[in-house]
Amino acid sequence: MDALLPRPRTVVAPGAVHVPGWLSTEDQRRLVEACREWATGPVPMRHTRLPRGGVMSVRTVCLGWHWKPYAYTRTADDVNGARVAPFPAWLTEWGRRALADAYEDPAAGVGYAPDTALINFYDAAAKMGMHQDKDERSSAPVVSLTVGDSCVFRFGNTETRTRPWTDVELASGDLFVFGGESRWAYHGVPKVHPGTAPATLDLTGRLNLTLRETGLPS
Ligand SMILES: O=C(O)CCC(=O)C(=O)O
Ligand SMILES: [Fe+2]
Repeated sequence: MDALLPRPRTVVAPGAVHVPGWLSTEDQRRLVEACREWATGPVPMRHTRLPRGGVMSVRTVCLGWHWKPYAYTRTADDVNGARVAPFPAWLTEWGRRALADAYEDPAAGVGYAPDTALINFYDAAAKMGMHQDKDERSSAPVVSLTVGDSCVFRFGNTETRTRPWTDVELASGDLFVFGGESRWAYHGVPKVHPGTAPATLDLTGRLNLTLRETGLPS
């Protein structure tokens, strides 16, 4: 839903920026359509199995590189062994534009070369515990895009998974970037707000994409 007053761009921590309503309605629709395709294969979206036997409550599919705890590979050896779908050039462009806009610096996106995207689908009950994105060897920023239901995104600190943290409401179309001093900060999603997706998206649940540079040899 469009807010009566535009929600402002907010610097949550050094290098961590929330840009509400960054994606147009058309771009949100395009992203949902693309995610529907990617969810079907070559590697189907699934609940990631954790080494200790649990499964994540979100469902995930990856582009470029496949992530499973706690490494990137080209093939999804814990799913069907297939090579993941390629990382599309248009998402690289979105990533570069995202950095320029988040950091209000046209140079900030120059040379950004994300080579993996993790696409997480949250149903009404899904959450993500506090963690660092630390399987990448590159310290380039993570670009996070949300479409569908809004959620509470908890952005913490680089030292511990506990407080201090800031709870940010991420709504459909919002951009969140964490780089620089915040690149290795703990973060998580304690709650999704079911039924809050814009009706025009025809989406039940929340999709989040994180674009990252793995730093791995291509
Ligand atoms: O869903 C989100 O907003 C965050 C996802 C996330 O932290 C991750 O995929 O590592
Ligand atoms: Fe993460």
